[in-house]
Amino acid sequence: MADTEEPPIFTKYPSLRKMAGVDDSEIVESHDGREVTLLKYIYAHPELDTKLRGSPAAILEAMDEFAAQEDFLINIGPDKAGKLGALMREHRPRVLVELGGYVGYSAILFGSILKEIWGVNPDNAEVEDEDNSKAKLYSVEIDPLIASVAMNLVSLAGLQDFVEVIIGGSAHTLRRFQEQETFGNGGIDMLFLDHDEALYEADVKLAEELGFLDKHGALIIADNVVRPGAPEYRDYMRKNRRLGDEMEISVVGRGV
Ligand SMILES: C[S@@+](CC[C@H](N)C(=O)[O-])C[C@H]1O[C@@H](n2cnc3c(N)ncnc32)[C@H](O)[C@@H]1O
Repeated sequence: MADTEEPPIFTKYPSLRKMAGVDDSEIVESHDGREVTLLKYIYAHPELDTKLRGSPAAILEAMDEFAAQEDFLINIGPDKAGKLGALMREHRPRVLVELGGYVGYSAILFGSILKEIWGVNPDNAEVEDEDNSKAKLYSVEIDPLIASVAMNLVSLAGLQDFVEVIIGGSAHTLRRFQEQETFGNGGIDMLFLDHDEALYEADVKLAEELGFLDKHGALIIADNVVRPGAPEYRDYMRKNRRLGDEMEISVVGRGV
């Protein structure tokens, strides 16, 4: 291999270039057409009809397969999915908001666990509690094309009653939730921050100001707080309980 050629592993896993000292701005890991390629990959899957349709687990598996064999995807991936799934089963949130939905991997995970926890009555899939809050994930994604891939895969997984993909910027959408009284008298049980680390602190403060994080034991989970890092957010949240290294989990809300 000539000195100027880079190792093939870098093409497959661009983030490894960071370890070799390549400038972050030169690394493209998403939003370059691979998301549409993923959609085509899923619909060309030999087990589309026999396994994938209506199966969140099989779709997540196919997405992992694509990420391992075809092109890297910037989603949480199977390890963090396992941790987040366990956390949801323990805390049993009903109303979830994720900022940064990408192609719907975490949305399909969260939606499938909502369905598992709260069950589904075919005549009334929108289970409600005393706050009139439906068991639902609102997945916010700023890029309309990427969000369209997510909408498609959520629907393929059969989770449209439990997941709403919303196209919009995080702060703008949080304000729209308030205008539209999306959460009724209640708030958010679990907020997942996975969009832009530079916005984590401002968006959490906004969600607090809007009164969305007052529920007892509400969870705020932030990904990528160590790499690439969100130091201001971590400082701000330090007063809250912290668990884990890669993902920062804070329990907030009145009386906690
Ligand atoms: C790391 S990905 C999310 C991965 C996803 N949570 C998963 O694990 O499947 C980050 C996403 O946030 C989106 N994004 C960036 N800034 C945003 C903003 N201000 N509001 C909403 N989405 C944003 C990007 O377009 C990108 O798709």
